[in-house]
Amino acid sequence: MDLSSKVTSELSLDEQQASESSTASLAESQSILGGTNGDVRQSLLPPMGFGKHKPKMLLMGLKRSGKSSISNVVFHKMAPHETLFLEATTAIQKQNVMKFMDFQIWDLPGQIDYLSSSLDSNSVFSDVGGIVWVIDAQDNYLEPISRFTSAVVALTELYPSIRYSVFIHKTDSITEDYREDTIRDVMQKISDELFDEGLENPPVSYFPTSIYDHTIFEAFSKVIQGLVPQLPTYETLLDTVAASCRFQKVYIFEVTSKVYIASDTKPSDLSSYELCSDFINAIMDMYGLYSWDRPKTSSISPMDDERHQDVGAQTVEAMVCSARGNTVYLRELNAFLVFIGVSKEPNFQKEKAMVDYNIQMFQNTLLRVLDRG
Ligand SMILES: Nc1nc2c(ncn2[C@@H]2O[C@H](COP(=O)(O)OP(=O)(O)OP(=O)(O)O)[C@@H](O)[C@H]2O)c(=O)[nH]1
Repeated sequence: MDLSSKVTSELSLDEQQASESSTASLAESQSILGGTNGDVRQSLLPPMGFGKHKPKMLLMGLKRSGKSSISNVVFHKMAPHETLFLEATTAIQKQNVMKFMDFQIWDLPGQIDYLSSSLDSNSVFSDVGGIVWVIDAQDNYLEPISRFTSAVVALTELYPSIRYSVFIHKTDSITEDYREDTIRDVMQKISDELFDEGLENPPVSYFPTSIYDHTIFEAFSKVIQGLVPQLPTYETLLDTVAASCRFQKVYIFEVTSKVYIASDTKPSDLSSYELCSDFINAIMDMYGLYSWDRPKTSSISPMDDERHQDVGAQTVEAMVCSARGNTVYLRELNAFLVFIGVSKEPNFQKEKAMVDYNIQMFQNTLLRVLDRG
């Protein structure tokens, strides 16, 4: 029996999918911290193992397009308005940004042409899983588009496995009417130029983004998911758990960055994302007040079911129920990842024991998948 079918047989609630999007705010909610309160970052559970997979991602684009701002806001909790004071990047900034896997982001200075023959481009582009190309949508975007398409043409031949994500950035500065047209225009121009160069189906995805709202986190989540080799397995597991526990939307979040590495396969729902990321922020803020030093028993093996159950009793668990009947349920998975789900079920609390059991099964299975790398 494979792991996903095992989890299916162990999960026991009936399938029911709520369709409305969640609108609860934390201000109107009542928080219930259950389980053992502790530091999400000091879990007893082992960090995620990604085997030999060590992805690297490049942040590219013209100068002042917003690359360093994105990396600072998403991965270093910088407030968006503080990016106004960032100085120009003059050398490649290499950052190990997410601890849940061996993953690096390189922020490339906008003024250097890394494809020029005078540079050793192999040292930059070898081992690259994905390139995020940032285009300032409030500026004249013809030159950035042509720089991007030239790069794709040059790199496709040498590094055919690289995926490209175009961030049509600073959309907050464009009026709403004009925004859709701009996004469509950028996409059209890029695909026309690539088509003219003989690339009919280039591996390019597009994301309208701004550091002043959640779009940048949503976009980065999707980009990073492209680097997670076991994504289809996680999605299958999350679909099963969402149906069985009557969650409207479920995610696996990386707690330090508000990026989710997998979700169920229902369409993206920005309001659920906002609710979950705000809840994680609140839990992380409470860490200083409620955490305790958990004994270090690093010998715990994800393969050992009985001990796992033991550890499960000591993991961080939190639930918040709003006056409007929305519930957000959070459960620590390992040192850097949490499961989080949004439910609109009025009877969710009554079924919590069953949900706890199901999530425990999900956690056990997930850790086994991670352990296989
Ligand atoms: N309105 C708006 N401004 C942004 C956004 N992202 C970045 N900026 C601004 O854009 C300017 C340039 O940002 P940087 O992050 O320094 O740009 P960069 O691409 O790293 O530039 P180089 O280091 O020269 O390559 C800053 O003033 C940021 O505040 C955004 O989403 N919206």
